[in-house]
Amino acid sequence: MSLRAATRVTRSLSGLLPRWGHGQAPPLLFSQQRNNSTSPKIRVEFNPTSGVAVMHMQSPPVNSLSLDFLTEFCIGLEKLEMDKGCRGLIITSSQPKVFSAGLDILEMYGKSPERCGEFWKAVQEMWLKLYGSDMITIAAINGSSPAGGCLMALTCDYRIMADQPRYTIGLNETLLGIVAPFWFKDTMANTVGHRTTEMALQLGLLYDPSEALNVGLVDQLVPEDQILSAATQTMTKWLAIPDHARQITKSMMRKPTIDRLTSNREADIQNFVNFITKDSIQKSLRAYLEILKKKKT
Ligand SMILES: CCCCC/C=C\C/C=C\C=C\CC(=O)SCCNC(=O)CCNC(=O)[C@H](O)C(C)(C)COP(=O)(O)OP(=O)(O)OC[C@H]1O[C@@H](n2cnc3c(N)ncnc32)[C@H](O)[C@@H]1OP(=O)(O)O
Repeated sequence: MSLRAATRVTRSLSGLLPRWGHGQAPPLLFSQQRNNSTSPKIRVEFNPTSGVAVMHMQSPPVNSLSLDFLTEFCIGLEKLEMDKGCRGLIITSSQPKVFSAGLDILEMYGKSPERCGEFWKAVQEMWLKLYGSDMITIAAINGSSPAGGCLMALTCDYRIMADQPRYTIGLNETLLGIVAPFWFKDTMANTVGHRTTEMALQLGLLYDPSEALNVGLVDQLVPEDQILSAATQTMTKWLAIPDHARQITKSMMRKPTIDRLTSNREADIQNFVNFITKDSIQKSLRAYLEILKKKKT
């Protein structure tokens, strides 16, 4: 059964699920340990001659954005940002078939409000740092990239996707019974326009590469084995533009969107915590996790 079809089953399943109290974790059916490994989740290769860094996301199995992952990602990004020799960043995945599965659902399920708040702050931080980066940022999307994975790609300046029809990309939050926050929505609308975003977000659309190219969600498709060379070629074109002019232009385009979150950060965290700890939302997340597990059997 496809995930999309499986998700439809969530609704009928949810009536069968046991109830549990607000903020109280239901029985743990899922491995909560998967992302606690101490091996680095990000590998950065920096070439001082070209001034370009490649960030490889390597957090098995699907580069989900856990608190640990996001913390490591932001530290890596900050180091590159502070290095005046680094002018460009390519983000890609070392995991087969997946760029990033988006936010780690286990970080949102059965967790205390305090922990959920800490997690959301890290998600905000990742977006603020990447969307506001002075560097040229290119997403080399070599696998599926739903929800938060799509956000991460949208936050870059340019997106190249592997032309593999089984890969999908999109903000599919509504399929999980959750709502894409306003700054996810703003980032997508800034890229593909209001109408496409309105429809995609309501329907939780996941696009295959050609559809994604058609709506402007990605800028270029290439065979998977050429994704890094294509990203490097595009980077060379962008590097030819004087940094200060490009950076001021980027900031002019993105600042109003960034300011909107910056001036509402605490309220946004509170909003997220209130929303995600609701019984009904926890129930949807649980059903979704069960579907992801059952997909294999
Ligand atoms: C009104 C006020 C609004 C305020 C705002 C409030 C709330 C907003 C809240 C949240 C916003 C969230 C955005 C998100 O990013 S939610 C995450 C959405 N992600 C998904 O839906 C992706 C789900 N995964 C997949 O579709 C597939 O896994 C994928 C296509 C990525 C890969 O498929 P593949 O077949 O290769 O791998 P699987 O067998 O499915 O998975 C392997 C393994 O990984 C686990 N897993 C997958 N995705 C996640 C995830 N996102 N988080 C945690 N774990 C994940 C999966 O369960 C398998 O585990 P295991 O069986 O090996 O243990």
